[in-house]
Amino acid sequence: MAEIRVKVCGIRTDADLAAVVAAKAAYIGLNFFPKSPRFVTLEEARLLTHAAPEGLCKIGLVVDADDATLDAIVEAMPLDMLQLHGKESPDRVAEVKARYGLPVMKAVGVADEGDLAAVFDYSLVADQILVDAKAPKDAVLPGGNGLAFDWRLVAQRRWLKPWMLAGGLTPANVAEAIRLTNARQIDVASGVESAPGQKDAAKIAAFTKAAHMEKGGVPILR
Ligand SMILES: O=C(O)c1ccccc1N[C@@H]1O[C@H](COP(=O)(O)O)[C@@H](O)[C@H]1O
Repeated sequence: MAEIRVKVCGIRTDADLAAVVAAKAAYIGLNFFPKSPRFVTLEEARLLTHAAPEGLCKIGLVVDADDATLDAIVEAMPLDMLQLHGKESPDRVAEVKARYGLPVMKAVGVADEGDLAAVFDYSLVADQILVDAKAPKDAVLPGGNGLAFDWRLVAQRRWLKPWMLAGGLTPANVAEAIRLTNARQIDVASGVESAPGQKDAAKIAAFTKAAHMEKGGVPILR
């Protein structure tokens, strides 16, 4: 069975990048949401994208970004995918895809069964779906809050497009999350940090090792 693909979101420094590469993650997320402790400037992100090895998928995360903001991001650096993590409509997802010619991953917040219809709706237009915990109403961030949702809601689901599981994942719970949901792709931000925005190389290594052990049964040799 194919190996689990891990995305580590909120990469800010060369040390973060080195830790992710050493841990053999498949994706990095560069966070362009100004209110996030994981925010990177265009210049910081540009340097990281150029330092990233070939084959590592570089995702730009935005929240309800307008065209001018997206134009600046896409022109400044080579990204492989855009992650829309706000209230973007299906029409806006299609518009962003057409405007930039990049694959788009749409985040959908899930708290109960009723939220799953949106996963189907967005799977008609997006290239991937990020199934995340729904943020609390008063939250400053629409994601990256370290909150999990009831994984049984998405257990063994199949959708039209590839999907990633996110929300409150940690080195301690990622194996159980994969076993329960059969997710093939996993996303983490705060669960591999020592403080908000501060990635921890040991936690990144422990997280990817736990994820890669699942299903494939054999960890990647370093
Ligand atoms: O991480 C952030 O700060 C963030 C800000 C705004 C939108 C999304 C954000 N993060 C995304 O949310 C998931 C889950 O985060 P966590 O693991 O629960 O902390 C994260 O992987 C990002 O894709």
